[in-house]
Amino acid sequence: MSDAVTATELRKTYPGGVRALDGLTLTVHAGEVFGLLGPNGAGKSSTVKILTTLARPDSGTATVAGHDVLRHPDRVRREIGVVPQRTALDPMATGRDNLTLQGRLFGMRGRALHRRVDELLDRFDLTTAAGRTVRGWSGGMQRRLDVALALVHKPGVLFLDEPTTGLDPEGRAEMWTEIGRLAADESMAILLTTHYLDEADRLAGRLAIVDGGTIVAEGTPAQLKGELHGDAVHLELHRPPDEPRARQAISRVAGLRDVALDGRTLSARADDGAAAVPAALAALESAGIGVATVTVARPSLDDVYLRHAGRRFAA
Ligand SMILES: Nc1ncnc2c1ncn2[C@@H]1O[C@H](COP(=O)(O)OP(=O)(O)OP(=O)(O)O)[C@@H](O)[C@H]1O
Repeated sequence: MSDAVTATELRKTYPGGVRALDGLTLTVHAGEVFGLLGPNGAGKSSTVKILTTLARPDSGTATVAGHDVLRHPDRVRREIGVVPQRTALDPMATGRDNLTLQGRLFGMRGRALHRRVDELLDRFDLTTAAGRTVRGWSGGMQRRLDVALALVHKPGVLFLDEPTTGLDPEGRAEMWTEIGRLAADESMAILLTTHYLDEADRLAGRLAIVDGGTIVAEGTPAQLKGELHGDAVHLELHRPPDEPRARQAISRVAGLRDVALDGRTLSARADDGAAAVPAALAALESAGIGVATVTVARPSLDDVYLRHAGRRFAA
């Protein structure tokens, strides 16, 4: 498989000393959806800005579609489609005009452009709304048009920066279907950033968890979850406990490991979660720590994040 995107040791510190990227390295292969998952401020957008030639790293290198982003930004721009975090549509123009203008920016003209615009309107189920100004469209329709715009010139690499943020559940579901279809139908490389665990789990063939400007874990969702053996046990306490006291109590319970405390939530792993719960409840109760709810579940990406970042995923 050829590499559609490579980033090597990217570092970037913004004025004021905020270190957004701290040696981030990743590779996206042609034909795959690669998810960059992390909470707000992790460095996802900074990565996308560098890869799409909108920002320069302080150090490190990156290539997109075989072109160096620093040396040949113009070549990179011709090969990529970008769906930015905030919509780039002209709200006063119709859907069709937005698409046509975008095509012209890429040098497309005449019947070929017309055909491509019709094809995209049809594909994203926007044909009936195409003649109306975008201002009156639903959030989900506008987001679909954002994706259509990014595809007008048939790019080989697509960047989707938090494509479903702000959408209602129905809009998210539609967008997920579209992204899944894009990846399956076209042999396009898609780099998707998201702070939704379920979105990364559902869409990404491979994903990387970003924390503090670097990648802390990488693999397929199944691989990452599979590394965590046994069950995830989550105990929601009545109030944030005295940490040493809670840890001491729980350390007496056989079969619990990887104990993490985050606010009122005490999480641990167990080969047999259901068997460990009664002893955990008894141990906490005898230490005067009240438990409100208990869940035992197969490992989720949230558990993967907790394992690698040391805290729960708070998006
Ligand atoms: N132009 C800027 N000037 C100063 N600091 C910035 C700038 N852009 C981003 N940052 C900071 O750099 C860090 C990484 O931001 P970035 O936008 O890359 O993260 P993110 O993972 O995309 O988060 P979000 O989901 O909020 O976009 C954050 O602490 C952010 O506040």
